[in-house]
Amino acid sequence: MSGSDKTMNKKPLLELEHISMKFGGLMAINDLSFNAYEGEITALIGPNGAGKTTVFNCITGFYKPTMGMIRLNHDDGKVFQLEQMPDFKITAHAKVARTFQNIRLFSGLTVLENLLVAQHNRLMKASGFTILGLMGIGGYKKEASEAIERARFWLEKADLIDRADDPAGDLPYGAQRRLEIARAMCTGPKLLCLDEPAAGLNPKESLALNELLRSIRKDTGTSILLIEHDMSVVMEISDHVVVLEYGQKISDGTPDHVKNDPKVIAAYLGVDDEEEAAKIAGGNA
Ligand SMILES: Nc1ncnc2c1ncn2[C@@H]1O[C@H](COP(=O)(O)OP(=O)(O)OP(=O)(O)O)[C@@H](O)[C@H]1O
Repeated sequence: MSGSDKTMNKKPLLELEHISMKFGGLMAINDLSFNAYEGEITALIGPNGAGKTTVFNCITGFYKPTMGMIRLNHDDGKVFQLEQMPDFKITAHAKVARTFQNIRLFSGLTVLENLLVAQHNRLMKASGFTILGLMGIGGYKKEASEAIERARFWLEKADLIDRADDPAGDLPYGAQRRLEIARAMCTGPKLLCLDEPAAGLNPKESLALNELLRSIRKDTGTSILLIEHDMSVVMEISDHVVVLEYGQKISDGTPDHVKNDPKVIAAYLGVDDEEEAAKIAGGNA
């Protein structure tokens, strides 16, 4: 049974249908369709320039795809057509959070402050956007104490509680990566998109990242879409892997299915001949 067969009966949280993205004469994504399922970790992999970040940018509203449809299905029945929504609504209403290839923290703010700033929208809404609201009339106080509790929860999960009062910029690189993920989780996302979270991590930091992502899946049920070049991370934690090459999908299924797919091996090793790749796959199985 292929990985795609196994996922047939699951509920898709995210559905991409026939997405294309053209930059001038360059077709960065070409008629791409895939699903990411509820409560799963889906990895999007492929050689450099395959179109992975462009897919993220289309999902999160930074780019509008030239063609195609991106649908997000919440479990309460709400459906969001992401390709028709501005990016701030994709974050606030569809509840899609993301991290970037380059770390984007407020390095002069403390670790805790970074997590509170992430909850600014929720706090302002609770204040009713009025001075009286900010002074504690209405739901602001309750929301503020919940925001601190949420931040504390994610500091524990990300193993950063001892560094809560330190400037974010003083943290080691791997801890900054975990802080970015904790910050995204403080917004209560349904879908968390992580762009190369393991890039530049040492083996110990990489293990800590795997642990954090597994615990997000287990304890919150948040679905994760992950771009990653580190195959040890991909194969270890993903439920489902989608492989791109030159903007097109060349494989889709479980890590085992994809790992042994001659097309994937050919793409990664630069082998043109699929028969040759199949021989390598045979040795790999
Ligand atoms: N804004 C843009 N304008 C023009 N071309 C772009 C733009 N963004 C991406 N591209 C091109 O689209 C193609 C796909 O790029 P993309 O960054 O999505 O690939 P990737 O798979 O994420 O690569 P990497 O693994 O190196 O990050 C590349 O040829 C890239 O140069």
